Amino acid sequence: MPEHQMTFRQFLLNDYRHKGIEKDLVFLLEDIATACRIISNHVRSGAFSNNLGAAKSTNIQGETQKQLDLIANDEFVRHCSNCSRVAALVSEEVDEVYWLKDDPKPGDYLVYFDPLDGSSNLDVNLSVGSIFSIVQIKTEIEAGDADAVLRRGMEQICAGYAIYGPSTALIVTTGNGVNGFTHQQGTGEFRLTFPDMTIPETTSEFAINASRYRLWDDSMRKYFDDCIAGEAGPRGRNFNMRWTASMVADVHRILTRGGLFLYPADKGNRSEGGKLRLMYEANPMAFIVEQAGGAATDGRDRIVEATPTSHHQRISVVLGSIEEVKLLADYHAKH
Ligand SMILES: O=P(O)(O)OC[C@H]1O[C@](O)(COP(=O)(O)O)[C@@H](O)[C@@H]1O
Ligand SMILES: [Mg+2]
Ligand SMILES: [Mg+2]
Repeated sequence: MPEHQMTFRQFLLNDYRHKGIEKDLVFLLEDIATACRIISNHVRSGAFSNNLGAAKSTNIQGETQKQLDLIANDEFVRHCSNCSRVAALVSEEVDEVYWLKDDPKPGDYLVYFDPLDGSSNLDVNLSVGSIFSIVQIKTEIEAGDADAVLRRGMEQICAGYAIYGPSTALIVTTGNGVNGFTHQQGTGEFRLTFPDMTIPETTSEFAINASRYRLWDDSMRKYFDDCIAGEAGPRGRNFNMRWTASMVADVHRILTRGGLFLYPADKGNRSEGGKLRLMYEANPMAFIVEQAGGAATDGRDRIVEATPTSHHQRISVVLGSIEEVKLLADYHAKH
């Protein structure tokens, strides 16, 4: 990897000088990068360090937690706590909001994160990731007031994910487009390898857990049927399907070559609002996808416009190449 490829720190300092991001955000993002580097090592040495397998606890979602879910959660808490302007943390793996400051101030940060995404892939050595989102407090809030962290996605000032796949990469937006950095073995640096990532407007590839077909709405089934009908069907072209069971891995593929990712609310999960969580999965991915020229909706409306009612709430997710997201909304409207 050419040494001239900018490091994450150099890139952020450039954003600080020329795009007005705050110096404390630069430091916080560096701390998050450190947490992801450490989590990457834990994931890669899973089998040797006995980190694989389930922990003896469940989270508020009722999911049995993996040991690495907890280890990753602790790394995020430890590194985000370094920043004196982080007022509170919201984690998939912890029921309550973590208040780090007794007197949060306007200008302080709220950090939302899914410490380990795609946990079901851990024991089978497939790609997993971490997702994070940062919001800046604008008004006076009370420490301990859980409603104070219920911010809409459009208030995010930064979002990103790390993917722990064949290589480890960190993809970030601070509202100035999307850039990707690959972890360089040896130096431990994240170096700019995917500048200005952009999602193609059209695609012939989608990702959905098709085993839930029987549970989908008619419009969702119609969309799926028309795609897999291929050239002879109403879409007039063949479609390819992928499903990695890790939102991070599916979204990273879409940022790299286009596509559509879907996890619709269905008869099996509608009572909970869907499968994926708004604050630390859907919102950060929606911000990243929109910044890369794609679209992200709940099937109809922009995810970042959703008004949250709880910090672990779930939402229907449709994101990726803009033409396909629009078309799916038409299917919903028509069928
Ligand atoms: O098990 P399914 O239905 O394929 O769902 C997979 C989806 O669930 C998730 O694993 C949920 O995330 P967590 O692993 O963080 O709980 C997503 O990453 C993925 O898109
Ligand atoms: Mg997740
Ligand atoms: Mg998770």
